[in-house]
Amino acid sequence: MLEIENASVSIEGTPILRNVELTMPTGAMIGLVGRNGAGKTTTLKTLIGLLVPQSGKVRFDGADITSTSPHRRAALGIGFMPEDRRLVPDLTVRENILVPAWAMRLQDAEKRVDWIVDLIPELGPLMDRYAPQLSGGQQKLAALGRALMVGRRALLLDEPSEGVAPALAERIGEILSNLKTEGLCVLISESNDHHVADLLDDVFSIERGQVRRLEH
Ligand SMILES: Nc1ncnc2c1ncn2[C@@H]1O[C@H](COP(=O)(O)OP(=O)(O)OP(=O)(O)O)[C@@H](O)[C@H]1O
Repeated sequence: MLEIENASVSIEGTPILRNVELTMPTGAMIGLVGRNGAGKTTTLKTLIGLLVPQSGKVRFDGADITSTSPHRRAALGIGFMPEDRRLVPDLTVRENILVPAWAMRLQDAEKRVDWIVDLIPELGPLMDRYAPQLSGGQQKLAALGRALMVGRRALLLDEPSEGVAPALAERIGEILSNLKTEGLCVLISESNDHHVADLLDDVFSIERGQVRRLEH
């Protein structure tokens, strides 16, 4: 279980998140829905340790990880897919997926790559292509694959369906639904919950840095 407890986050002195309470139970898919600028990315960055709250806590399976570095959180199995994909252009898809494994010296990286390709078969024929040779949608799938290299216990996806064709958004939903049996905590941010509504166990809305749980 990954949780934010009464956290407030400022960026360069400007308050962005206010008293945020968010719980991602193990095995559940949670939505975080809000407009552009509402604070979704800030919330995800707080969960992965790129931002540290001025007050409140982040907990993972009960342990206080508020001051734990992003690298250490990745080692705990918390994976992140940024909205803008951020693939390394000089590397192939396989290498992009392996980058976090190299950084973390994961022993089972090749086995995990096989598991990722089983889950996302579209990546199979793309593995030796360089990132700029892929369409935007293919890059999203590769970024999802890379997040899964790290995200063995928790997966945070920042607007995975943003800017992709409806068919691919549907396919991403299908891939995520196949993850349901893996016992991960998953958080999906969206500007509306249209694409993933059927998958979600719980939905939180975010508006001007304030999070509230919606009836679902
Ligand atoms: N580095 C920064 N410096 C100052 N303000 C920032 C910074 N990063 C984000 N903000 C502000 O924080 C607020 C929340 O931004 P955030 O990126 O979390 O929103 P979002 O819900 O993810 O929206 P989007 O989809 O547009 O990224 C916005 O008002 C934004 O302008």
